[in-house]
Amino acid sequence: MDFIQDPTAIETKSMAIIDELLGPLAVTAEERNVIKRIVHTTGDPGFAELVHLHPDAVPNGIAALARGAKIFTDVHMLATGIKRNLVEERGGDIICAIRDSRVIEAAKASGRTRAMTAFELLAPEMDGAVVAIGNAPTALFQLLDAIKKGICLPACVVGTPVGFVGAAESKECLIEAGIPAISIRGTKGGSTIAVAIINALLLQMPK
Ligand SMILES: C/C1=C2N=C(/C=C3N=C(/C(C)=C4\N[C@@](C)([C@@H]5N=C1[C@](C)(CCC(=O)O)[C@H]5CC(=O)O)[C@@](C)(CC(=O)O)[C@@H]4CCC(=O)O)[C@@](C)(CC(=O)O)[C@@H]\3CCC(=O)O)C(C)(C)[C@@H]/2CCC(=O)O
Repeated sequence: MDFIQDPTAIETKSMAIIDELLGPLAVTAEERNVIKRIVHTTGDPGFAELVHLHPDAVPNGIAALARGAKIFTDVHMLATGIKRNLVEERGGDIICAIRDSRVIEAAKASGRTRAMTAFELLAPEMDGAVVAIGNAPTALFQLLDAIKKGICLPACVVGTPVGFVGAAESKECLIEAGIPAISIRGTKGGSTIAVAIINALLLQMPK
């Protein structure tokens, strides 16, 4: 069979196809690159219509990552997909506490999710950071509560939890909060989309 084998050629061709499928969009060049990577990772140009982009989210996210801000994630699947080399070359780190023994014990004792328990523990460290939630609506609700209480204000929140229990609602609350955030309206989302967004921000850091 005849197929493209060169990884750079595959990505270049993919992005050219996506550009054609998307056509013109009323967004900045940097925001367009974020949307393109979401479409790239899902294979679905329809996501372009579901993306919420607060005007400060992409510039804040790129600037924070460039100065080595930490990235907090709800699940390991998301942490694993992030281009760690780009994070670490700026002095940053990726933190996920869902398997922390303190989190596991506290979640068991309270009967609440590990994801939200981890975010409750980490919230005081999230000021000025980049926070990415790709799975757990409860983690997003917890973060919004911490922001409301003045415990932290992240530089950029990527909130794309997926599913039918609290996902759409938590993302609507994120959008309504008016903070620098990137999200996907409705039940669609997932860790792969959050990864695509974070990697799109990392790839646009100034040299
Ligand atoms: C409600 C939850 C959903 N999880 C989904 C999809 C996936 N979850 C995976 C894995 C491995 C994990 N999910 C947990 C975060 C677990 N998932 C939940 C919770 C029950 C509640 C989250 C919430 O509502 O806020 C959550 C448990 C918790 O205490 O937080 C996980 C911790 C489960 C566990 O191991 O106990 C675990 C994360 C482990 C880790 O990172 O260390 C999947 C990879 C499972 C799979 O597909 O094999 C997958 C990842 C999907 C993604 O894109 O992130 C749903 C479908 C999102 C679901 C919510 C949907 C719904 O019920 O409406």
